[in-house]
Amino acid sequence: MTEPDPTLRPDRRPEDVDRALRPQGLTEFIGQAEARANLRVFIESARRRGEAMDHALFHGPPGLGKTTLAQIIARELGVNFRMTSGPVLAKAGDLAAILTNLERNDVLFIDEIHRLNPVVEEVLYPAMEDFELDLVIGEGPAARTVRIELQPFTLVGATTRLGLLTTPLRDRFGIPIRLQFYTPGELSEIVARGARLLGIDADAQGVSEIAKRARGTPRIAGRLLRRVVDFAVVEGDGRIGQEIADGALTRLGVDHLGLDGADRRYLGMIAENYGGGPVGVETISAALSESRDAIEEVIEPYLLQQGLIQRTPRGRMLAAKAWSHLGLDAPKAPGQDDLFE
Ligand SMILES: Nc1ncnc2c1ncn2[C@@H]1O[C@H](COP(=O)(O)OP(=O)(O)OP(=O)(O)O)[C@@H](O)[C@H]1O
Ligand SMILES: [Mg+2]
Repeated sequence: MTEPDPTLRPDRRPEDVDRALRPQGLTEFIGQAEARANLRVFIESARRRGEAMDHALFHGPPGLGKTTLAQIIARELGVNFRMTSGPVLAKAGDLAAILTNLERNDVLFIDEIHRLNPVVEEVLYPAMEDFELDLVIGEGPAARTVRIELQPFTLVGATTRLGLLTTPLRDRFGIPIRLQFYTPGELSEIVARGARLLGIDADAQGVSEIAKRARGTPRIAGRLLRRVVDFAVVEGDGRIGQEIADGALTRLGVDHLGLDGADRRYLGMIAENYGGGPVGVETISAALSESRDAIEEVIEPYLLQQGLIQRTPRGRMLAAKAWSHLGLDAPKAPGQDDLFE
């Protein structure tokens, strides 16, 4: 099997690949039924009252639609969408400049909000709570604080690491929403819609093959679809069926559970070097030369959701499903023979 294309990782995002497939309204958005139903109510209520919607925080693994939902909220509210991110806001003044430029009830989206500079975060508290900004003008003895009234606005924060948010920041979001992995059925709808938008003929088996192998993630579904289209155009008759999809995905290093090279390296390493664990995340990170963040945010959530690994107080452990997926025999637990004799 060839090394998988790095752009297939859910955390890499050449923006042009994503843009064309992005749903524009809440009705077009597939999956996340509970979040969608609740948001519909909050949006409608804000519209009727002519007020800003309460601040919302989206959390969950990359590529599940946080940015897309934030844009949809703004569109459905009929207000402007302003977008920035935690690491970009280096100084309090950077945030102040954005906040003072917002129009009434606008949506401000802050991606990677867990990476906000603490000084900037301090400015955000009164802005979120009272739509006020306390700015220090000047330095030394001449310094003074001025209070600036802001237009009411909705802050939408997004993070892959809820645990890294400070409590005061977390508490200021009235609408916390955890995004879930998508089911194969939902991903099939997303892939079918994508194929339609790309003007590609795809049958139900072909669509479902891509959906099953998309790691529960719409962004990956979109990427896989584009690659399968390439193979269909060059090596087939331009149409997507099960065979061409399966062949293309296998050549891209995506196995039938949707795991890629990094996922299999992770599982294989714990199996071969640590007898299936438990093994600590720092050790895994060192052994794979992957950052701890990438392991915890990108690799592990899907493996946990699939029941391939377990998190225990002593570290990560392979589940029975992982051993059979790797084609290896799970080691017998000590004493197991006596128990079942
Ligand atoms: N429910 C959905 N239906 C169809 N397409 C979707 C859906 N959710 C997301 N997508 C598509 O998946 C891609 C990734 O979505 P998005 O950028 O919103 O993810 P994200 O959660 O913000 O990711 P990150 O955490 O990496 O910023 C986009 O191309 C978007 O069009
Ligand atoms: Mg995003």
